[in-house]
Amino acid sequence: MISRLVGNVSQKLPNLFHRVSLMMKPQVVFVLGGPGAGKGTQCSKIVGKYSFTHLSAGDLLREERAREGSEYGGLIDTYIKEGKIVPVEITISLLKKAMEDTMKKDEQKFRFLIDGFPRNEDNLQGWKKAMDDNADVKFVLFFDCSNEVCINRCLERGKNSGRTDDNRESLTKRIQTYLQSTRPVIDLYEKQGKVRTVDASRSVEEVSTCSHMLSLLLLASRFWFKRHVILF
Ligand SMILES: Cc1cn([C@H]2C[C@H](O)[C@@H](COP(=O)(O)OP(=O)(O)OP(=O)(O)O)O2)c(=O)[nH]c1=O
Ligand SMILES: Nc1nc2c(ncn2[C@@H]2O[C@H](COP(=O)(O)OP(=O)(O)O)[C@@H](O)[C@H]2O)c(=O)[nH]1
Ligand SMILES: [Mg+2]
Repeated sequence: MISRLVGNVSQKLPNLFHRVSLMMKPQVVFVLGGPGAGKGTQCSKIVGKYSFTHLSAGDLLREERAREGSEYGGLIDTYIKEGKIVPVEITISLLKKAMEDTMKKDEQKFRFLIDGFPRNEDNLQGWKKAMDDNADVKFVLFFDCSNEVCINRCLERGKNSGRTDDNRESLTKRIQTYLQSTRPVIDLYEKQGKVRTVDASRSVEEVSTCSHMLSLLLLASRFWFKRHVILF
């Protein structure tokens, strides 16, 4: 209806409206927690139950690293092996494109779980600058468990994951990066009352059936409605 209206008007006033288009406004949940806290595992389960699309910033970076002809592949590789945070412009452009592609294919897919992002203050500022007008961050789902649990899970995952950073040396750095850089981001959202904490130290089944988490997501999938942004 709105797009038909804008379409009609833009036909009549081509000079004024020739660059107007409508885009769905993504509704976003940031999913945060230490390495191995279970973000990826639990997001996959949530997607099976509720109308969310799961975007893992880490997976998008790894795909870009593997993409033939990628101008950022080498840089991403170095950062990931070092357990460091990739420059935010790269991560945001991948996230933005993934959201746009998803919504282009299906208008109803405007709810996103963004897993593992924002990782630090720089990520947060980058998001605010590029995305604040284009997406609504509804809350942060925080998977909380001890560093020891995180390390043990990643070492176990490393036996089959083939990931270059699931080894003790990279993990020590990743935990440090998490504590120094990501925890402050979670604290910032906490001050805004936007953090929903889940005890992630339990079994996969127990975490995925946690009623607190399920009721939040159920409400989100029923009561977050489509919104549009008008792009000029
Ligand atoms: C999500 C994200 C990851 N990275 C890099 C650093 C991470 O060590 C690496 C893998 O990310 P993830 O795939 O998110 O790793 P993970 O799911 O095991 O969780 P974590 O570190 O919490 O391990 O990619 C960035 O540089 N920027 C980002 O926004
Ligand atoms: N006990 C337990 N293990 C989990 C849970 N979620 C994931 N795992 C295991 O921990 C490892 C890391 O999980 P993953 O989802 O990749 O964590 P991420 O790094 O936060 O994305 C995997 O090998 C999972 O099998 C959970 O809720 N409880
Ligand atoms: Mg993950």
